Amino acid sequence: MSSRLVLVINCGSSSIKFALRREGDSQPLISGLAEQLESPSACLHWKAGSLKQTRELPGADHQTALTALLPLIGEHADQPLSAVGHRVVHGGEHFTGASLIDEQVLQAIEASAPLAPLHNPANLIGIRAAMLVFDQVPHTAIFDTAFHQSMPPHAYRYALPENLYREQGVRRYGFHGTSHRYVSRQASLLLGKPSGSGAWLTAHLGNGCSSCAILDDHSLDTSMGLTPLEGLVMGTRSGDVDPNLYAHLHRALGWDIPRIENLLNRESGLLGLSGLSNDMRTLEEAHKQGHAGATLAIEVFCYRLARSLAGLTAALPRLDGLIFTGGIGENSPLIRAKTVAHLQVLGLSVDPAANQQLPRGQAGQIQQAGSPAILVIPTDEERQIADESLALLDAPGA
Ligand SMILES: Nc1ncnc2c1ncn2[C@@H]1O[C@H](COP(=O)(O)OP(=O)(O)O)[C@@H](O)[C@H]1O
Ligand SMILES: CC(=O)OP(=O)(O)O
Ligand SMILES: [Mg+2]
Repeated sequence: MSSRLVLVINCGSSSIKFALRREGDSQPLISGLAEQLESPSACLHWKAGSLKQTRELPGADHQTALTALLPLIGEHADQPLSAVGHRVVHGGEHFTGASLIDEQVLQAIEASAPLAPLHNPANLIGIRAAMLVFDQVPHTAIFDTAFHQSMPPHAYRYALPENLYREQGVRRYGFHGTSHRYVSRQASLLLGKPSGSGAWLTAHLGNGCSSCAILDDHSLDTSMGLTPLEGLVMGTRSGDVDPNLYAHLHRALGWDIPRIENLLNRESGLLGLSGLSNDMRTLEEAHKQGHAGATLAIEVFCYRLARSLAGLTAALPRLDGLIFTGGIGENSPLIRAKTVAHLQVLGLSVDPAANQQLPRGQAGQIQQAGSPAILVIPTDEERQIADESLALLDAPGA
């Protein structure tokens, strides 16, 4: 069988990532990012081999950006596509693995949209636009939630009346599953274990952030919940707050639900704490210059992450390694060092030189002798989505 081509589309809340991958290749034929959508500075970047290009798309929304980027795929595909794989953030309890997209699957994704309002509607735009252009190709949905469907009830149930779970699906789902699965598999290979085996804590630290406890390729618990707001401090999301905050802000300030939702999802996290930016690079620079808000945001981010990781050890029989990934986890020695400094009780300790000197974009180990492994592993959600899409096509009955 000749190597197949898969297009992967990851439509986020304000960005679209894409990659055209040939089965078995380590690098995509073309990959890119349309970012800052719906703003005057919206633009499209792409990379094919060593050639990098950018096109400004002022004011472009998801649909306009897709119209601009999909023809690039045709230019770089030297054979027909075998599949188009889509990242879908919320799949509820319907999906425990990859699914071929049909009308029923589209309806199920739509039904989960209220639980991921920043993500699922954008995912649907990407799917519909790509289905129009590539109408003869199977389209697959790879859900962030699917990997976490292995969590036991004591991890996924909230302490709420049963009927809210049975009738409304109120439970913890977890997200970023594609990334948590990918980096834990890579970690087992890096440490010479059979693929997928091992007991891991993973920290996916991008714009959205989540942590996860994984045993032998199964998620046992994770920091995100019903929606991608629960858990860690993120770029603009608060993570955990006292649930009574809603009532308090309503009574004290007269705020309604949309106002409070906006506060917690778009005005909080690193941005809210620092009063400066949601971007960790900006905060690290400001911290070096003595900006008190930036310093506080970094300290809260690392402490809350460490607290979450320590809590997740309750799900594991032992610890084979802690894995950092995502834009912050892969690139920030400061955040890794500050987080691990709170985890001495687990015997974890970072080697300062290894941590500083690890080349950006490379996987490696940064622990001191005697500490459990601490790994930095670049995530590749697009690669995992391409692999899972092809595996689905190869599955009996597909
Ligand atoms: N060199 C760096 N040092 C610190 N943070 C970084 C660095 N490079 C990227 N980041 C941070 O990574 C975050 C974005 O992560 P990324 O994984 O690209 O996001 P997304 O969730 O959109 O995929 C931003 O906060 C950004 O500042
Ligand atoms: C689920 C989630 O938070 O995704 P992202 O990090 O892409 O915002
Ligand atoms: Mg990323």
